[in-house]
Order: sequence, then structure tokens, then C-alpha cells
Amino acid sequence: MSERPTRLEPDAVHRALATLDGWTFDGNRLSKSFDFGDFARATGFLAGLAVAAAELDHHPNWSGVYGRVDLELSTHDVGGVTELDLELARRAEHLAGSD
Ligand SMILES: C[C@H](O)[C@H](O)[C@H]1CNC2=NC(N)=NC(=O)C2=N1
Repeated sequence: MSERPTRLEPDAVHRALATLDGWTFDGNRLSKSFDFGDFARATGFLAGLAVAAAELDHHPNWSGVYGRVDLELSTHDVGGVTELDLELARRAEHLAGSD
């Protein structure tokens, strides 16, 4: 996306999250923990997410332990959640096999 993304109003974020299982919104960022059960599956997920992030030029904050991956999504350039974060969340769901 070449245009600067627009910070979404909270109502719009909540409406979008109705179709995304298990994500929370704190007013500034989306969060979800994925539990894959082992390190190989967790790192496989991260490899796929890295490809998605490169395609979108939009990058997650991530951390994790062994089989768990914790994601936080926000658009640093605008200090909130944009359509890019929702798209990255959708792709994360797809990669995790939960959509
Ligand atoms: C210039 C480049 O497109 C920007 O710095 C992008 C890169 N990836 C990004 N990722 C995230 N999460 N937020 C951003 O604001 C952001 N900006």
C-alpha cells in the first residue's frame, strides 16, 4: 500500500474484530497469543508471517516462548490501528489455520 494508512476509529476496529477470533484491542493495538505446542510449528508460523509482513511492508511486534507466539499489531506511523494491522491479523489467522 503506497498511501499513508488512516488510523481507524475504535468502532471500526471492533466491527472488524467480530470476524477475527481471539484478538484484543486496547485502543492502540491489536494483540493475540498463538499456542502452537512446539517450537518448530511456532517458527514455521513466524516464517510465513515474515513473508506476509514483507509483502505488506507492515511489521508485527512479536515475542514468544517455545511453542507460543505473542503478536502485537499497530501502525507506528499513525500511533494506532489501521487496515494494514487488520490485514496482517487476517493473514496470521490464515497461517495459523484458524480461519
Ligand atoms: C517506510 C515504511 O513503509 C514504514 O516505516 C513502515 C514499515 N513497517 C511498519 N510496520 C508497522 N507495524 N507500523 C508502521 O508504521 C510501519 N511502517
